[in-house]
Amino acid sequence: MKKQTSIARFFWTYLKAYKTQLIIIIVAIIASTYLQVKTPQYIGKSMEELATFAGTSLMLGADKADKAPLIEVVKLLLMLYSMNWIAMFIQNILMAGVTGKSTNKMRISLFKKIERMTIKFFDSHQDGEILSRFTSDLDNISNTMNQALIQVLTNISMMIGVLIMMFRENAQMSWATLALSPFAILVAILIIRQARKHVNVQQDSIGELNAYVDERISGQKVIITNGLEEETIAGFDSLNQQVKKATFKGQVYSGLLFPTMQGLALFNTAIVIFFGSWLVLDGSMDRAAGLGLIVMFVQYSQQFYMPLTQISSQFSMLQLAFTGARRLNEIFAEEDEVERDNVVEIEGLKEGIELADVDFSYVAGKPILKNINIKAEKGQMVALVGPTGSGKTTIMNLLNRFYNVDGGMIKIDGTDIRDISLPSLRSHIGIVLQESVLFGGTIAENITFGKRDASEEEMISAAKQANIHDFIMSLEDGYETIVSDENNIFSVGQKQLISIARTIITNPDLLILDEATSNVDTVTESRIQKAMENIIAGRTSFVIAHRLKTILNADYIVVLHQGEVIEEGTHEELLEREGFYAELYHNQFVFE
Ligand SMILES: Nc1ncnc2c1ncn2[C@@H]1O[C@H](COP(=O)(O)OP(=O)(O)OP(=O)(O)O)[C@@H](O)[C@H]1O
Repeated sequence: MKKQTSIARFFWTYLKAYKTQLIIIIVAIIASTYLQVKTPQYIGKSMEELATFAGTSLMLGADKADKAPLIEVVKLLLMLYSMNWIAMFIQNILMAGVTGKSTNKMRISLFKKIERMTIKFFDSHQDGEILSRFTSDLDNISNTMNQALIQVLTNISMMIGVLIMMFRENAQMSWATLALSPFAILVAILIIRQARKHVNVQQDSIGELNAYVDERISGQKVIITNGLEEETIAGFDSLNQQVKKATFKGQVYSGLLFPTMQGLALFNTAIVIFFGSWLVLDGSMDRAAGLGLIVMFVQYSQQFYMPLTQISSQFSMLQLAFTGARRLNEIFAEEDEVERDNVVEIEGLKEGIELADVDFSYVAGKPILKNINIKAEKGQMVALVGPTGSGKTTIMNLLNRFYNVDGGMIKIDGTDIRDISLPSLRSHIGIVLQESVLFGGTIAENITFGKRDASEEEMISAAKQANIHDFIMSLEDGYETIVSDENNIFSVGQKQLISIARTIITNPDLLILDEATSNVDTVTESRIQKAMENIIAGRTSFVIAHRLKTILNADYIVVLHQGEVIEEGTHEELLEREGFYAELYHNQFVFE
């Protein structure tokens, strides 16, 4: 029940701005139902007038017979048709507008929500899975609103209209017509429940399938080089089977509704005939009048069950939209980045940054960092080294508040970073990740990403400090060269140099650098090294060091092992200790 209310609330959130349009749509639906119910009467009347006219024509001749009543009724009929057309036109045009605008709002809110989400959310959801909420879920909602909603409302209004007409004619026969409706509703609810279960599974499986396809497309090179094409297809097949099964079951249950309701409608017609005949035979009704009543109620019975049957047939579409709403709601229910009350803004880094007794785990009960104490004075460079999985990147994640510490605290100039506003904190931190990301657009746009109002001189100076200016100038379009998936002309090293330029231009007080380790030739490596020296100079920095040269430049080295600091000091001090670091160093290891 809670789910249903939250789905209703979801739709109301996006539809309430269009109350006026919705009221006009409902009025137009009621009007067109009334007109449709009324039309048969006028058709009958026109037949009657036609017969009268034909009769008098034969007797008096066509010139003398009075055409006026026939023309009058035909005119009325035409008017009814035109009014019905106008009412339907209004419904459809307004509904198209409401659907377009409200789903557009949903799309915008969804994207805004995703932009506010924590890194934890992205770490725990696959890209394709998130993307399918934008594609299939939003499409389902939009299609249903456009195609099924008016029909469902028309059918409901039709049922109400038929009910009123039936009870005005004869209450006893009306109850007989409704005899099976509680049962029909119960059966419908049972089938709908099953269908909903499978449609939910279907949409979730489609999300999983999208995630799989997305992941495999980005990893296509690894798949080809390892000859994993067949295995990848097999993986796809198994997920696709899951989608197929759930879709089939969902369709079977949704499809079951229509024939079941139709069967019940026919059965109910038999009840009406039986009950009417009983009234006549019982003598409580005149035979001729009784016969007329039976014929009338057989029609009413069909008119009453027809909309019920049609609503059922539109049900699978409605179900997809409800499931879409549920899946969008899941995203909206996710936690945003949480800020403490009374957070402060900082001007910059004045004294230094300190990790004091920091504990952290991604998953409760599995500690990743244990009692970490690291201090970087303003202007110092701290290098983090240690084997893979030792917690280096996790420390970077905490410094930037991608995650919050579980125990202890991280302080900037003595202030807990949780008491500093996130935009303020992050505006003073520059980060260069190991895997550099370039966005679609020009190189210039990529470099000025963090400072849109940067001048051309600032941009070129940043590119020069990052050692990438000459390469950019060697390209035909220079800084205007388009970066895109199709125009993937940059090497890993070049991408990292562009990201370094992007960070330099923001002139951050605190730098977080993750050195690129692989796929870099020695020339690019020394260019990256030089660029890193340029960016580090005069700044406070945390560097995940993979190269010996970087370590030599560090003011302070922290050696991590299984989430703990096992050694710390300068390069010379650590060598003298002849411990873990010295061993790594002597082995000339590239730490990863
Ligand atoms: N999002 C996450 N959820 C759960 N566990 C995670 C997550 N990210 C990392 N871990 C785990 O935390 C531990 C530390 O990972 P981290 O990335 O900090 O190591 P690292 O020292 O940077 O390694 P590398 O040098 O390979 O990048 C690892 O055991 C890893 O499996």
